[in-house]
Amino acid sequence: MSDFNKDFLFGVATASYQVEGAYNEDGRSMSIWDTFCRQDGKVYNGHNGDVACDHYHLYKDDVKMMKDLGIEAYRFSIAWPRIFPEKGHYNSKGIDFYKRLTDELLKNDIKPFVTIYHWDLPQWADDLGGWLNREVVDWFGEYASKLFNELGGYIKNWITLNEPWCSSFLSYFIGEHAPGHKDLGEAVLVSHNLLLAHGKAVEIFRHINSSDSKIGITLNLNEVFPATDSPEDKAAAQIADGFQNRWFLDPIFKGEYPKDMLELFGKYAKTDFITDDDLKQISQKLDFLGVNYYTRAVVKKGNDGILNAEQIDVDNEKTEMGWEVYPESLYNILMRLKNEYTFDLPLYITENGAAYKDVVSDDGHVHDEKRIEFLKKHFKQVKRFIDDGGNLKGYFVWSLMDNFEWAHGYSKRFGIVYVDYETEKRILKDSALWYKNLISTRTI
Ligand SMILES: CO[C@H](O)c1c[n+]2c([nH]1)[C@H](O)[C@@H](O)[C@H](O)[C@H]2CO
Repeated sequence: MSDFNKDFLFGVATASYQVEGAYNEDGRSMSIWDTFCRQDGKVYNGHNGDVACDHYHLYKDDVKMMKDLGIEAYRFSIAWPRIFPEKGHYNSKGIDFYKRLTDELLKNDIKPFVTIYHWDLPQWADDLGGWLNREVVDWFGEYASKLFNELGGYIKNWITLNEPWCSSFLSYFIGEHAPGHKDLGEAVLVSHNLLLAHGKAVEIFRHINSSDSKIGITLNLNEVFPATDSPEDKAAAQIADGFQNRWFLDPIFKGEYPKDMLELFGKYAKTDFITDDDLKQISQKLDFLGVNYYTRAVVKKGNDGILNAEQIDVDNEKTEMGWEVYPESLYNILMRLKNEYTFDLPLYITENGAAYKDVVSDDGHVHDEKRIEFLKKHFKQVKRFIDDGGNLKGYFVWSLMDNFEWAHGYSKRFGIVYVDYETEKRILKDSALWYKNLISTRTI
């Protein structure tokens, strides 16, 4: 008796800006990440996605590699600047790449899962205000509509946004990601426009796509623990949970923003742009929820004057990103979703993985035991959730291959496949062979 039934999907995930390269090929225009990478000090060693893993040209080899590993689904994102390189100007050459990629996947019995937006906003949109300009909702609708019409016959699983928390708070408040603003008021407005755009795409999808097609969103969620039982730390954990999780889960699944966060944000940011009609658009029924999980958070009372919740360093095993390895929180998050938000709605782990100091040994292999252990522990938690009645339909390991890790450039390796960026040679890490075995036995 296997642990994962025949319908469970074992997948891998990537994103356009992180793997494609070909940044100015076949009509693609600049994205905010092309711009951000060219600004001094924003990205490690000035790295950028101009070439990346050259997936744009090497996709056939990459699909064959997935096939050989027994991969059943591939989550990738579409680069908006390939499809609409200028406002209102559709570029059919851009779509053609995704038709080629999707055709190759389907020929190899690999299910495509497409993320419509994984952070590479066209620069023309940002020049017009980007996610700060509510018109972006219509631009996103035009983009999504074109994808559904051109690819909807082949692609049956759609994710509107990858991690709106990152596209808003990490990019407009914390400032670590493009476009690198540091304004809470902007971040709150951006988070709302992102969710409106999500709802717009769902609305359009329901009018265009056949019933065998599914649409959802991917959220990065973590479990927040107070550093101590003190009332101050518990209050900090509540705010951190609201900032990271409930600000997105509540409007999407409950049709309202969390009151505590509205009140807190309201002290520093305008929130009067939120209307009841907006919340209706945001909270339309979904076919699934994608969950990206990497680590938990332990917070104490902070003094930043806004959230006053400061993450502490926990003395426990960590990955190369400094993220604590804490698989139990994956189970806890999934159970919370099931009990409070999604109930029987299908869930996917759309990202889980780890960066480690991977090196090619003298034997030509990459012996990434730590990554195998990381994945094993997290798959066990997912199995636990399924055994407890959870409706988990699949798991996408982040990532298929080493790739451009945003502000960390190419300094962090998340792949189960090693990439030699000098030669673009791919080397299966031991974790890829471990995954191949897991897929074939379906037993953790
Ligand atoms: C706290 O981690 C976030 O949930 C997160 C981690 N990750 C992500 N989101 C993004 O979706 C990927 O593009 C990153 O490459 C990947 C690895 O950093």
